[in-house]
Amino acid sequence: MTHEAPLLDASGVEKRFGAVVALKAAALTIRRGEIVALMGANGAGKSTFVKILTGALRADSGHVRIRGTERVVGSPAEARRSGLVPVYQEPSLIPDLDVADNLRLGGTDPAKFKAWMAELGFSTLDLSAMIHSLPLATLRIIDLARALASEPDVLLLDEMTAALPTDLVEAVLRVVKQQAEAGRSVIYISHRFAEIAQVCQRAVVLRDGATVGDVPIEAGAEERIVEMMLGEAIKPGETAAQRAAPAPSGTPRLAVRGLGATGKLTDVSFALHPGEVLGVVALEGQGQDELFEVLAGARKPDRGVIEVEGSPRRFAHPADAIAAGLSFVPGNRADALAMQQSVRDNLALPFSAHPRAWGPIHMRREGEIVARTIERLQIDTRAQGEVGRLSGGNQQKVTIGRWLAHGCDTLLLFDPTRGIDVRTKRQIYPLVRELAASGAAVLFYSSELEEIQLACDRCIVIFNGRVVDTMPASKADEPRLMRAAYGLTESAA
Ligand SMILES: Nc1ncnc2c1ncn2[C@@H]1O[C@H](COP(=O)(O)OP(=O)(O)OP(=O)(O)O)[C@@H](O)[C@H]1O
Repeated sequence: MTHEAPLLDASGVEKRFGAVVALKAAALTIRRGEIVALMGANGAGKSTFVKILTGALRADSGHVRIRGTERVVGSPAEARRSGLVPVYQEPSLIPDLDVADNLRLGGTDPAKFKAWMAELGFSTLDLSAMIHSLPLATLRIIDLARALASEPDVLLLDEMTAALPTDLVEAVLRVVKQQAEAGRSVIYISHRFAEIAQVCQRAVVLRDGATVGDVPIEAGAEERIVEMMLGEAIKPGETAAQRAAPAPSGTPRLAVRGLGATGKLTDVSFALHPGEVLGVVALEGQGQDELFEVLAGARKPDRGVIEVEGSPRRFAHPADAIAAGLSFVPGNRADALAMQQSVRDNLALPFSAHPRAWGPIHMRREGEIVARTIERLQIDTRAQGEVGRLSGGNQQKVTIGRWLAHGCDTLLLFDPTRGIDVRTKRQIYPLVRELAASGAAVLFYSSELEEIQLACDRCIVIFNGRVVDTMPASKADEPRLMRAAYGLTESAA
């Protein structure tokens, strides 16, 4: 038992944004060597709390004690000097500079940064690479390595793993544990309980801006925490084994044969029929980013064929893919949202792409559908005037809600539930299934393996740019998916 003062002890923290009460009684204590989860539904106030603790925002009131001394953390630099270093939910890197310049701007020691990148499995990262050319997962790892290079006493990770495939999640969890073994502390925000169970000793639970629990992580904790977070228990989701699989026949909506593109995509083939949800599983950098970019018209393939409804198509521009009925939800929500526009305008975007449908009746129908989507996805609209002011999970709901509202022929979903809380995820899977049941074809890349059984009919596994396995979702348990994703399978599609 130690009598040392906690490294960080915050209580009674309040924060308003105009009429929005983001925090009303947030509290959290962390001691040396502890890993503490900070949990809560989308919009509960987790990111706001982290920003206050790390000097990016000022609290309206409350107490923050660092090593026993009351402090006002006035700026990020001050937080850093006190040993509190965050990795925020969105990459904090300047897109038009290269990695080295970003390091220089933040005063990061390149040698320490490189050592952490190597530890996280990125020993060959080119420091002259432009940030905008790197995939989201790599940017998250750069953010983490940069934070680790400053040797923080308390590392605050805000959904660090949400955009990461399984292999990188493992690397992050290993590093988090090492921090605690070295006597440092970590505040770990995630919607993935499996990760929390692996590394955290306890969870602080926020609900509607107030800390409502501080729970040890032990058997049975998950249900208790979910109930505290939501005020209710949630039903388990329906899995592929529990529902009838569609029997695809006739011309596929989308057929891809021998597709390759400069970079990591070498040879991908599959057929996707109306009414079907086809999962895509891959570890980091196996060609999945390139596959979706090619299908969305954002990257040119250098071999292979794409057919839509049986006719070969070439997409020179995203507009060509959209004209062919392919709607893309990118992994990086910043690429999908008009951040300064309202929730309603963002949800209604596909309607305004069809100006012939304008008129009073369509306007009313549009309004009804948008309102229904907000309700079905429980989008927190307290800051609805500007999407950029919503919490991360609520922004993500808008990116997919847009297509769920409007309907579409072929939907390309790239990790659509990133950062979405457990209850909303369980609401999104049936909505994707409904969309398919109404005739849409859905391609669904997920970095969370359990989603394949919850949302898909079949799945393909990509390794080294090729499809190495294909299976019905009912057989896609995690061990089989992992074996295939690491290339340990002989069968090919
Ligand atoms: N700059 C801002 N202006 C107005 N409202 C804001 C602003 N920043 C956050 N909010 C609001 O504060 C509330 C809490 O948001 P916060 O991002 O802290 O939630 P969160 O728990 O991190 O959610 P998520 O799990 O979705 O990331 C939300 O209602 C959000 O819309």
